[in-house]
Amino acid sequence: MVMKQAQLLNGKALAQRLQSELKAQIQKSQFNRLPGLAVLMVGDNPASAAYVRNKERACANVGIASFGQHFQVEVTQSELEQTIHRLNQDERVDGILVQLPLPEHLDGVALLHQIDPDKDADGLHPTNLGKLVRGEQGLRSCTPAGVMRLLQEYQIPLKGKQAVVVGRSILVGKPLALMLLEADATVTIAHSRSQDLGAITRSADILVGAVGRPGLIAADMVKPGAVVVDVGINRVIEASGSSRLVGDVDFDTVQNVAEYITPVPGGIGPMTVAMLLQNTVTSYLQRHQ
Ligand SMILES: Nc1nc(=O)c2c([nH]1)NC[C@@H]1CN(c3ccc(C(=O)N[C@@H](CCC(=O)O)C(=O)O)cc3)C=[N+]21
Repeated sequence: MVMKQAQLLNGKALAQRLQSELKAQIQKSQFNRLPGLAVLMVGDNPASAAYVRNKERACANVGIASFGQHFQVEVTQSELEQTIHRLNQDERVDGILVQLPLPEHLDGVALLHQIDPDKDADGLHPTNLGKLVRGEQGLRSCTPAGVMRLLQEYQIPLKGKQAVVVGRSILVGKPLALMLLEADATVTIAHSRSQDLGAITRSADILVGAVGRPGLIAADMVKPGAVVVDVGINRVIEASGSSRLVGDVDFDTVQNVAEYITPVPGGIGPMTVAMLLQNTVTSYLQRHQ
């Protein structure tokens, strides 16, 4: 039997286009300064360092100034809070992001509370999450916003459809479920404790894997014709010793069942970065109104 392969939802291509649009938008804005983004990173987690480099490179490409700071792992909570307060006041800074995860001794939630909600490029401040719950305008979390933007680009119908989000994190699962609900999908949030996960995921017209476990979503958990979005970013070590990036979806088998599928890499990762830049530019434009 010849199986039809799913069509790729190409996040990398869309992210590149969005970045050129942002670049053009910044060039024609003609304010007396560029937009500015401050990424705060603590310690030397190699994955985080790579993400931060990606973000700063993307900023440079579109014309956003970087005010990032890299702290030693020994930095104190109060040093970080002071830095955030200073960036809140800094007229050149439109967006502030604290790269997660943080070392054990730091309280990330307390730090998020200190960020000016109008500069919350990550959309993780309680004010912005609260606005999302209420359906009010506000800065939206980057990864879930990237998922929604990619689905929109491929004109995936959401209204009245069954959407299942596997994962309930504050970074992805919860806000994404709210955004899908806002788009009139019928939303189920499943997670690591859900009983008979396969029965739940097989009901999904739109299935999102956002747990961070390689291969969690296997082909027998997917309804034929479903749209499968893979938010997982897992680095796995091959038998050869080299490392490879994989998502939560068993891509090779699921692509024979799904109608659409996002690849890893090249799917939601680049969309996350594009939404971060977009939030920064939105905040920049609002600051000049
Ligand atoms: N406050 C905060 N905000 C975040 O948005 C945030 C965070 N902390 N901590 C870590 C996660 C992870 N994350 C990614 C962003 C881009 C790629 C990305 O660009 N990935 C590329 C390639 C990456 C590679 O090859 O290493 C891709 O999937 O094609 C991946 C992961 C943002 N995160």
